[in-house]
Amino acid sequence: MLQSHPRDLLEVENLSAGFTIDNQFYHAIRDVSLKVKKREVVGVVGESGCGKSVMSLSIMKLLPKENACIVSGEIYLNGLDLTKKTDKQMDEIRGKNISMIFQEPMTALNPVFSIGFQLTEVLFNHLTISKREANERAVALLQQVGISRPDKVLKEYPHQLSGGMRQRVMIAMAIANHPQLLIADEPTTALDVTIQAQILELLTEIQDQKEMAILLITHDLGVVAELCDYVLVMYAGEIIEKTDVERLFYAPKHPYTEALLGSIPKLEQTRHTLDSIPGVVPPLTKLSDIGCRFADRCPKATTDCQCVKPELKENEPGHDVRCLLYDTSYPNKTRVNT
Ligand SMILES: Nc1ncnc2c1ncn2[C@@H]1O[C@H](COP(=O)(O)OP(=O)(O)OP(=O)(O)O)[C@@H](O)[C@H]1O
Repeated sequence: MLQSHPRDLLEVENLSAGFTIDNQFYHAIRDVSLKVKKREVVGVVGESGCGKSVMSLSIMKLLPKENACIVSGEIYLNGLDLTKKTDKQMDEIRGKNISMIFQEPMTALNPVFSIGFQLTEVLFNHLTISKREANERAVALLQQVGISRPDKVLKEYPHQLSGGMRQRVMIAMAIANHPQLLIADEPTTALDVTIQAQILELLTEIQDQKEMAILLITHDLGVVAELCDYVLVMYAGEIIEKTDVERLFYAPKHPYTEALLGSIPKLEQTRHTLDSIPGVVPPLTKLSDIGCRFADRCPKATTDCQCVKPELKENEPGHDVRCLLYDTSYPNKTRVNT
């Protein structure tokens, strides 16, 4: 009899998803595979438009129904394939087993309800508890996320709070039912630098206390270096490199990763953005399956890179890269971009 192998907390296998635009379907992510182990922090980096949010919304099964869908692949959370779950089953799973926080909490919080109402709703969704107990838990949750006057904040509305406070509330809502996995999509991008540092510290503390895993989507390589155990680099809807954080920073392989690392500002600058690589990620209506998607911007591109699609291959144990430069099937390399 075939034995199924024990799965990691999250296993995504060959996930492809995209959008219908003007009656034509376009892939926004293609063949994305990743694993997140219990208590691990996995970072996903890449420039704007490379598919990070589409990937996380696909995992949560929150892609907009009117024009988006998952076309293929599997998403196993604790061995259960989420792609086979109904909307009702997903409502049970979201918040309880897997939660998400977003870049701009104002879009996730409902402006017409008080913080107390929204936080206790999250508890009622998964627990049978009295109103009084829910209130007590809400107070404790706000304290856990560093809100010093929880009783006052529970009575307030989202617009009355600062950006940092709103993100703390979102984190409280996300951890209310003790999920094993938190997807944090650019959780600090909308905040100023000092508040960013506080929120990241809070996330680290909570991750440690709750023994929770985090899939952290970010533009910020400084955040990756500080928080992550393992990193996936995405470009134009595909994973182009994946490895542990030390190897990514000290021995990157893909020219795109090298360029990202090269774009980190030095000492005097505090923000690390990824905007100094010439050119942009192509829009999904222009993504080609001929050749490497980074070839046009790649300083090391060869003639093969223009016409042969590279596969994501293990280059050394624990280090996968999607680049013909590391593919021994293509030994004759003539540079085209010099
Ligand atoms: N609702 C939508 N309809 C059509 N195309 C979309 C939609 N949402 C995203 N896209 C496209 O899908 C591609 C991937 O977008 P995605 O938001 O996942 O990128 P990202 O890496 O998260 O970028 P950012 O860092 O700016 O959030 C982009 O080309 C984007 O324009």
